[in-house]
Amino acid sequence: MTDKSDTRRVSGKPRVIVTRRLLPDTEARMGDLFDVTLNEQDKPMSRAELIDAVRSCDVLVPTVTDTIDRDLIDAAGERLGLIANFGAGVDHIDLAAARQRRIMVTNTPGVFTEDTADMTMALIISTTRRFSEGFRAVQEGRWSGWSPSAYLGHRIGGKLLGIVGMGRIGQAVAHRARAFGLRIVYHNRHPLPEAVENMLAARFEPDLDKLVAEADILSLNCPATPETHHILDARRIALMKQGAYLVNAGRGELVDEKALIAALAEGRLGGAGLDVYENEPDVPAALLKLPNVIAMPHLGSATEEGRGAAGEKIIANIRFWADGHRPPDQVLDTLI
Ligand SMILES: NC(=O)C1=CN([C@@H]2O[C@H](COP(=O)(O)OP(=O)(O)OC[C@H]3O[C@@H](n4cnc5c(N)ncnc54)[C@H](O)[C@@H]3O)[C@@H](O)[C@H]2O)C=CC1
Ligand SMILES: O=CC(=O)O
Repeated sequence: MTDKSDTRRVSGKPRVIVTRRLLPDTEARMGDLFDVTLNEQDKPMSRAELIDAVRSCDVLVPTVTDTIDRDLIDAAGERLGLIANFGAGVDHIDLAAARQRRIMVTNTPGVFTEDTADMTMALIISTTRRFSEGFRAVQEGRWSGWSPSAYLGHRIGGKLLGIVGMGRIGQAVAHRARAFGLRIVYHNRHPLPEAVENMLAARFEPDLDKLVAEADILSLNCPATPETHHILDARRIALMKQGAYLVNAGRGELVDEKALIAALAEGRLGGAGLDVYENEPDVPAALLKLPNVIAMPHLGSATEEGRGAAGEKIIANIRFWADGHRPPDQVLDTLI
């Protein structure tokens, strides 16, 4: 039987506060459907503004740039019943605290999968083929013409890609990687059904240390949780093959950034392609100085198509919830 104790019905239009600027179509639809306050400035809300927001709305629509921790949830008023996150990752929300206050949390799974997998693949190719070094040389006027021996990278066809986190995005990465001729090994909480493994030509490796040690390219595509914090720590980085590459489009917290910088600076690793960082938006200067690093500003899901679809998901989740139904994308801390 479904526990409906955290669902509720809102009479009239639910009062919704959105913490960042969304796409114009999404904002217009929200304006029609809800009693909504939008963030016209697109500046992340201050702590005081967030506290005011959770005290006065039925639904908060935050993003990854908002810290929704236990103190903020404890400060929420009685009306707050739904945190409808704009984004797939929910590591910035204290899910257990929300559950204890019977505040439901939803996210936007699936709509960013293809875009983030494209970004992961782009980072794999950019690092192994030294695109950032070549681009910087052209941009800075240091390129002196074609050479048989300059900027040589590595062919990815035939190399072993290790994927950590074989969910929606991990599988979409595997699908692309297969087409590029990469061999695929993955680590996940659970092995995939055999038919899916066969379709992706992917092999499950239950021992993460083994996967880290054998991969030519390591891609992190799992969520940030207490269990995955620094899943790639100094010890595991030391296990990586000499000259191996790291790609991270998951979360910065998955990697011990200091240990990664040291390994790159020593020449132990071949390079790193990063979309996410431990303390966003701060990116360590030492990382940016390294020639074999390509650094993106958390752009994995940044397409009009994906962000538009995420807006639709937010609206659907709010409507289901306000009508007293369980929203389609409820996130349960007990299942993450
Ligand atoms: N760079 C970007 O812009 C974006 C980044 N993301 C990140 O990607 C993450 C994954 O997204 P999806 O694939 O949609 O999620 P998902 O829930 O479909 O897949 C996550 C996978 O990670 C696995 N996993 C969880 N804990 C693990 C552990 N300790 N060891 C190994 N595997 C573990 C799960 O079993 C699951 O298969 C998000 O949580 C978010 O942090 C998501 C969208 C955009
Ligand atoms: O990082 C973005 C997300 O959707 O998660």
